[in-house]
Amino acid sequence: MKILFVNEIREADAYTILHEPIDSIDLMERASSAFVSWFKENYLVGNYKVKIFCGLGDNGGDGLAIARMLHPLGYDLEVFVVKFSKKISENFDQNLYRLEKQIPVKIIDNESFIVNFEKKDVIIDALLGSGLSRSLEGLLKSVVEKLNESEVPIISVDIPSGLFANKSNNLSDTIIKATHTVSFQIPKLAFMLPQNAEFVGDWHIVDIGLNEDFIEKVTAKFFYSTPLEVEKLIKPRKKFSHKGTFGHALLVSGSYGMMGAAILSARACMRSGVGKLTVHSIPSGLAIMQMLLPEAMYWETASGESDLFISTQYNIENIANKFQAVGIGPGLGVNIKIKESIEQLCELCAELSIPMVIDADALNNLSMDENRESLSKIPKNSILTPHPKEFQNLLNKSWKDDYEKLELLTQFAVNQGVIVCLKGANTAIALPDGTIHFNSSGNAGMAKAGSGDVLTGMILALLAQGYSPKEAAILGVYQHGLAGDKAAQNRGMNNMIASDIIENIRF
Ligand SMILES: NC(=O)C1=CN([C@@H]2O[C@H](COP(=O)(O)OP(=O)(O)OC[C@H]3O[C@@H](n4cnc5c(N)ncnc54)[C@H](O)[C@@H]3O)[C@@H](O)[C@H]2O)[C@H](O)CC1
Ligand SMILES: [K+]
Repeated sequence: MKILFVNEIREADAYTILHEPIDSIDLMERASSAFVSWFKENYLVGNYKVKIFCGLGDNGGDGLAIARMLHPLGYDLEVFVVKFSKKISENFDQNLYRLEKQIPVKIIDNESFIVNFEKKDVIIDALLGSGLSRSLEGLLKSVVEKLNESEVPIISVDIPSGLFANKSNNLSDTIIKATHTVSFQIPKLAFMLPQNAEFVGDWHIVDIGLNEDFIEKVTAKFFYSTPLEVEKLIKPRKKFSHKGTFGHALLVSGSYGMMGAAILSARACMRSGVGKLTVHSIPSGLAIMQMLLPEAMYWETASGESDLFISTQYNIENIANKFQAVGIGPGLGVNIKIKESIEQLCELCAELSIPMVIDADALNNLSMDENRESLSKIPKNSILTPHPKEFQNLLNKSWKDDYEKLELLTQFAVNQGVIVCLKGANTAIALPDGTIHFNSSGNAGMAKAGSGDVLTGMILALLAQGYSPKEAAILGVYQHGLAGDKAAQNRGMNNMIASDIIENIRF
């Protein structure tokens, strides 16, 4: 699903009005009715007193139309119009006329207004939508502050009032803190970013029938991967297949005291459809792996180098025609000799065109040099799975806000010619073509040690089965999140551990 910028949404709006054709006021009617469908399912009539706060533009117009539609359903309603300017939109004007035939509207035109909130209240925020042009001040700011202090649920229409849809707010800005945001057809970039979580709340998309041909033609930079889109990527297992059909994966992982990372990664790999898996790790890890995961084969590093992961055993003979994909990183440790092993494997994979997924300590090792020259060893189209700290390490710099983070992410993926899955809520998957795909699954219960190791194993399995790196990244991240969601359902977010994610992998 495409994430469009405000000007593109406006164009989609205008195109729909012209080509469907439909009057602008009727498109607003459709949008408001879509909001009402969501609202009446989630805030049952009789249980709530609804207070609707409307601005003077089309977002305010939506609020008035919503009030008119909720009234005959039996909702206890109070409608407030905040007169923050002299300018009103035509659709607002018309909807005010329509509503006032049914119920009276209260005007808020100065900062000394008082609204008393009760426990049963729910607020609908229709002050400002995508038309926001500057930070809130004066009357609007004071209304939003009072709504935020009310301690009752706030449902924002299209976007929380005061939040920019596709650029950063100032830290000091006053913005509605919504419980839910019900947005029209197209998700906004702001919803994807951690810095906006406290304003957006849970967000939902409702369809308002904007012209699909128009949306199809827009070249988007940002995408939101919906479950339906991602599930289409899954390749069915053919009847006449054998383990060779599904590839042989090589996982380079683990060190003394960190064999758990290798086991989690390896088990997740075997649970994600791969034909065969070989784990390459330290001699003292052999018994652990063979006992805990008898399905995997073990290739031990040469002994004698204490228990550090050091391998100088990579050559064409033992890699070419043997492995269809290589995963490297979880639990390796950081050390100059480990770095050399990683570089050697990267160079070999580049030469043999074996797809790679590179994670955790492999990334930390490759970030070791002051000038980051090791990064040039990473084969093109590799999948990198850093968490934010590891990504800062790769860049050797930080970012001032989430928008700058996305810019740096795009630049890195394009310049290095790699796929970067920047992990977090709505993991951002940056492709070498300059696009970013946000993931739609997962939960905060996954923010625990071992979750990342599981993801590496899953992506490795998909690469070995012949999924393209783009497919493996998008599908792997999604299925990882989905398994995490099922684990949270079964065990609870606080209580689930990375092994529970593995137990819930199913696709
Ligand atoms: N295609 C769609 O998705 C549809 C969207 N609808 C709704 O329309 C709004 C956008 O409406 P618009 O009139 O363009 O803007 P706003 O209502 O957000 O703002 C009105 C007006 O206010 C002024 N303004 C902006 N920022 C400030 C500020 N900080 N202080 C004071 N005044 C400000 C500015 O002049 C704005 O133009 C969209 O979100 C949807 O809710 C349609 O209903 C259906 C189609
Ligand atoms: K709003």
